[in-house]
Amino acid sequence: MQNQHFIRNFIVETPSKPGNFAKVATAIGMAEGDIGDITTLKSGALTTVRDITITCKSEAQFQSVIANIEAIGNGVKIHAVTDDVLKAHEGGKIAMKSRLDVRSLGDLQRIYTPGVASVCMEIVNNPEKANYFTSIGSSVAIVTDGTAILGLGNIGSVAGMPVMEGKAVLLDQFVGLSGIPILLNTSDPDEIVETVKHIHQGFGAILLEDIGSPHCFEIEERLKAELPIPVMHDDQHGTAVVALAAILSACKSTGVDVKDAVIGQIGLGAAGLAICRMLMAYGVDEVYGLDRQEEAKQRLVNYGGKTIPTLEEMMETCDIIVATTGVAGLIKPEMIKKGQIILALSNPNPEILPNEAIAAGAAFAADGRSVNNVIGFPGIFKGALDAGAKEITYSMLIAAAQAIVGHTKPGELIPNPLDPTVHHLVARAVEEAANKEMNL
Ligand SMILES: NC(=O)C1=CN([C@@H]2O[C@H](COP(=O)(O)OP(=O)(O)OC[C@H]3O[C@@H](n4cnc5c(N)ncnc54)[C@H](O)[C@@H]3O)[C@@H](O)[C@H]2O)C=CC1
Ligand SMILES: CC(=O)C(=O)O
Ligand SMILES: [Mg+2]
Repeated sequence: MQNQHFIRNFIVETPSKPGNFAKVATAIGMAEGDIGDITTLKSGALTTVRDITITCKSEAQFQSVIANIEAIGNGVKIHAVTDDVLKAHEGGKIAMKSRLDVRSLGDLQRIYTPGVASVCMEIVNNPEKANYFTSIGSSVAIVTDGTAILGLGNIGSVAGMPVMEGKAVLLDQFVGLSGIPILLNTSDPDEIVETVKHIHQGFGAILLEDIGSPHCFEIEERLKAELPIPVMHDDQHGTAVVALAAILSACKSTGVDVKDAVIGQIGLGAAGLAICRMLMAYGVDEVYGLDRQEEAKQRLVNYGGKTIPTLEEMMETCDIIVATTGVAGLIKPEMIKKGQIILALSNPNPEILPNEAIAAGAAFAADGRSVNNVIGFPGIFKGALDAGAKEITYSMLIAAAQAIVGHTKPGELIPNPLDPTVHHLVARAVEEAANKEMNL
């Protein structure tokens, strides 16, 4: 796999004299290591110890980084090299926690038996009170069958659990919802639909994640039709919202009306088909799709979209390129046209690195780390649940995209996902759009 990323943390001691850290940074750069976060662990009179996050393309490259740093000498030392990504996952990233303390027998009787029985009966007599007296209304099932985990392919739902836990962390931290991973050991649409139907009543909404195409389309459509709560396949619509937002921001910066732009989508799987559908729903006439599978292209045509036969032709024809193939390095620098906008959204590694695309002449370029559905799905689910919506509609999704654009700084494609305001704004926009629809 090209462009793979390995992340390690280097604990490095340097003499406390100006210029020493610059030597370390140069040594890392000479081995083509990419420096991320730097934390100063100790700043003494004689020496300084820093924790430096370094990304490399291979394990062998880390060995070159180590050799380069060690070659500096003169008191520069590596104390440890740690894998903080693995460390962060030890024991898992989430836990079901109680919101109440049990300190007395009175607490026990209120929280559990016998007190709880009266709450059960409240719900028996008024089923809608379940939303008030339980956590159901703020719980989202994160359902996967493990068939399209990021761009890693069909690695199974247990291997995909770190991704599902990650989504749960984001729901909790950005909008205060509880995400509960549900790992399916079937990818049969009938079985998935039946299973989700049987468990849905414990949740306020269903987030389908990393379910591969084409079965993801049927599963989502059937669940949307058959369940009374919001269902959204995030790889389809969360990604489409964020891609639309990034495209609108890029057009704003370049003074182009998106409806006049020629947009090419490479990869017409879950993410790609939904991006095309979203752009067409937004009113863009010239949306072209490309996929290595005929059936995937046919699906786009069935929705009224157009196709382009080759990658070369697409790169030649389109002003804006979006890629969601899962194939790292698919777009070569020589294919980029001057002034093009390139969104190479595959994770964990993009079709072309943004700096390569910019060096080749692109006006804007981004990868799947920045243009990521994390900007969309927390607020979309929060807004839908706050509105009591039964489904997530196109007008709610477009409202989410517009809220993202409204909060994007001039010259940027997407806001910082760590800015809590963006999730709040998306939630409010989605809630308002839902309310408007429900009151029609
Ligand atoms: N940045 C983001 O927020 C998101 C990124 N993604 C990324 O997008 C990628 C695809 O995800 P999904 O759509 O869920 O997978 P998918 O498996 O449903 O779709 C991939 C599509 O790409 C096509 N494809 C593969 N190689 C190709 C090639 N060389 N030329 C043309 N078409 C090709 C396949 O035939 C398939 O239709 C993954 O890497 C995933 O991480 C997905 C969702 C969100
Ligand atoms: C971000 C995401 O959902 C994916 O890469 O599959
Ligand atoms: Mg995904």
